[in-house]
Amino acid sequence: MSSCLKEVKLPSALLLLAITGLGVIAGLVVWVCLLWRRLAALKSQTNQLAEALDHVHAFVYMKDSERRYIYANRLTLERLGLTTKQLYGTRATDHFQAATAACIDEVDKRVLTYGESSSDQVVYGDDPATALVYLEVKEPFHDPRGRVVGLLGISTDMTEIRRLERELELRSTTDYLTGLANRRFFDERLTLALKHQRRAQGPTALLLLDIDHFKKYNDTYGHSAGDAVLQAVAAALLGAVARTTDFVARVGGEEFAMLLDGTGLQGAQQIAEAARAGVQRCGLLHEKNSAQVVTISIGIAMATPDEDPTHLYQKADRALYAAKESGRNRVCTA
Ligand SMILES: Nc1nc2c(ncn2[C@@H]2O[C@H](COP(=O)(O)OP(=O)(O)OP(=O)(O)O)[C@@H](O)[C@H]2O)c(=O)[nH]1
Repeated sequence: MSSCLKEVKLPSALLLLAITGLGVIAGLVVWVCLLWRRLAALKSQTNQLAEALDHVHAFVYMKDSERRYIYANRLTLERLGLTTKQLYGTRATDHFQAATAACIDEVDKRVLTYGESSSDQVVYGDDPATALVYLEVKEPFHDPRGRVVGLLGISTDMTEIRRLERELELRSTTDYLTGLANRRFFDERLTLALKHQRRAQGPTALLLLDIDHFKKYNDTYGHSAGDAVLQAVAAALLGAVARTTDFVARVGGEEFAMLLDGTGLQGAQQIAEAARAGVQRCGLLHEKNSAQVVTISIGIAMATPDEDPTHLYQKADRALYAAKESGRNRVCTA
């Protein structure tokens, strides 16, 4: 009876074992399948991300904690002229000039050591004409325990934008014909100089200079010849000032101004006379002017303490008017 029972129990135990084994195997297969699907999904996401980053018009790269490249998008690889295989595992020093690499390394070390984000405008090269300007944003990334294990960098080439900004700034402050400062820029400088004068208590002189009978000149010799006179007068005025703080501008059609910061009345009169004589010496023929050559009239005004720019300008303008009224080609002081 008992042996009969044993005979029955053994196969059922084996069966149970077999079923359990099959269950485990089936479970494992399902688990592997799920894992496989998740890995495939992850891989596809990674590929999509890499594909997207390849279309970004910026240099995107990742480095490990030893500052070795572990990823670079297509633009970065193209700029460096390398394949992923050639780039990965290398450092900035392997690809950039010493000064540039030092600059890159300095920021990378800061990000990796202190876990700080950085956003810097970096200029590569000493010559402003050929230097490259980048906006470089670098972010540290961490492992699950919060340790910095690398950085993600995005560098955008700002060279052209900065060049356009400089050009725009130059255009907004410069007179296109003479290359001197324009009225807007001059007014800014005048306001600043008067503020500075209040603090420093030094003298400030304003000179207004106007070409004599310029309308007649244009009518006689033509507008282009008139333009050339404006350029010649601008050069003569620049020749009359010596200090780097002296500021010359074209503030109207045929009207110029000089701001002489830190110059007293006597010095201002000397410079005004040098400017007047300098223009006359150019010898630009002007048959309708009594001197027979192009000349200028000049009005000088000295700033009083707490002088207002508009008031100072009006004083210099009145002095200029007096110079015109008293015969032109002369200097009058307010
Ligand atoms: N060629 C040229 N002429 C200009 C320019 N801007 C202004 N002018 C001329 O400058 C002349 C100024 O004439 P007015 O203000 O009557 O002065 P003026 O003839 O010099 O007479 P006074 O100042 O009294 O000696 C005008 O004929 C303007 O057309 C410019 O950019 N180029």
